[in-house]
Amino acid sequence: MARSDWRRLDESDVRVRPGKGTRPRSKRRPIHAEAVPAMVTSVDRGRWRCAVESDPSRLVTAMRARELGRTPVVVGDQVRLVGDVSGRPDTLARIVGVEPRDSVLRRTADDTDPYERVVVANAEQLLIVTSLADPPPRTGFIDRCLVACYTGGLEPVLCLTKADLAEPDELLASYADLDVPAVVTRHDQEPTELLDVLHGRVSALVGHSGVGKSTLVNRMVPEADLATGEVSAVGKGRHTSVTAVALPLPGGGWVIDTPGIRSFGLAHVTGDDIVRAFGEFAEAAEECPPGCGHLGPAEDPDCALDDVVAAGRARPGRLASLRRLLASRSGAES
Ligand SMILES: Nc1nc2c(ncn2[C@@H]2O[C@H](COP(=O)(O)OP(=O)(O)OP(=O)(O)O)[C@@H](O)[C@H]2O)c(=O)[nH]1
Ligand SMILES: [Zn+2]
Repeated sequence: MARSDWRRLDESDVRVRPGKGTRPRSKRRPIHAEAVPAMVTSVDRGRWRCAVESDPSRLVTAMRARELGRTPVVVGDQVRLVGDVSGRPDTLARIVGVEPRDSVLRRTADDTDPYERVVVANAEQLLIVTSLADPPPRTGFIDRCLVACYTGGLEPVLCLTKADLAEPDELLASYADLDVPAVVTRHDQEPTELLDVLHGRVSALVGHSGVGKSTLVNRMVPEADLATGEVSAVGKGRHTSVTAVALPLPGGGWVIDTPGIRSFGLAHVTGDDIVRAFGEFAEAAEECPPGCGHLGPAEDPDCALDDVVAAGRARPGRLASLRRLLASRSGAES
């Protein structure tokens, strides 16, 4: 998907401020020739933990430079740092720039904050962790995660846990038409296949409570508890809820755990955004009547997507799956 497709979904975060009639803002920014690149690994109370050159052994704490204004800086962001980047205790670097994002995941709005803010930037894939039993899988949740992937620029991967309790076949079958890769895990076996999928990549992880996400993370990142503890030490005072934290995989790559985030915000997502992720239907959707929700009869009887299937240019299962995703967007959180 082209970057511009999901970029315009970003308007709740990026406030474009009208100029004050002077020169463009960018011209007045200091030039930081000496700035070093870094990846944000956690955020807590106005302090950002960053891995210099994405090297997990070079962690520094940084503050945001005044010149950044309100530009949001979230976990996974690639930033430019100046100042003391030694990472020694009590030192503080400054974030002077944020690179354009390759992907975004936003959390749902809640009682404390009406905006669907970006919580993870630049993750290449989203690992959707679902248990096969105890608790039983929730396909509505999986579908909403898939929509978040297709519209945020991430590749989805299904991670089905607790395979010692139930067979994965039925669940796998309901996603076969979406061609979503899946890995199956159980706690009495090494997660070798999963480690292969995550190796060298930046992957966000999402899952409901009790599905075994912590079990997996602790197994793959031996120092996971330690790293999370470090985050709270950065804050001033009491331990605060950490929204996302990037943990380095011993063999290379990062997993970005999202504790406290059970689903991702889709209020900005339109039906057309989702259809665009389905190449074989994208063109036909242009022929649909204005305002078509693409759900087909009875809601959208003149939807042109049915013609694609009728002409044999798409599998019926693809359209059924696409329509399930379109419907899930407006469905209740599950
Ligand atoms: N049978 C079985 N139980 C598992 C498996 N993986 C985890 N569990 C159990 O499931 C329960 C929940 O596991 P956690 O790893 O704490 O789940 P979580 O998704 O991190 O949940 P929160 O910590 O609440 O966010 C624990 O009692 C685990 O021992 C598995 O593969 N098979
Ligand atoms: Zn349509």
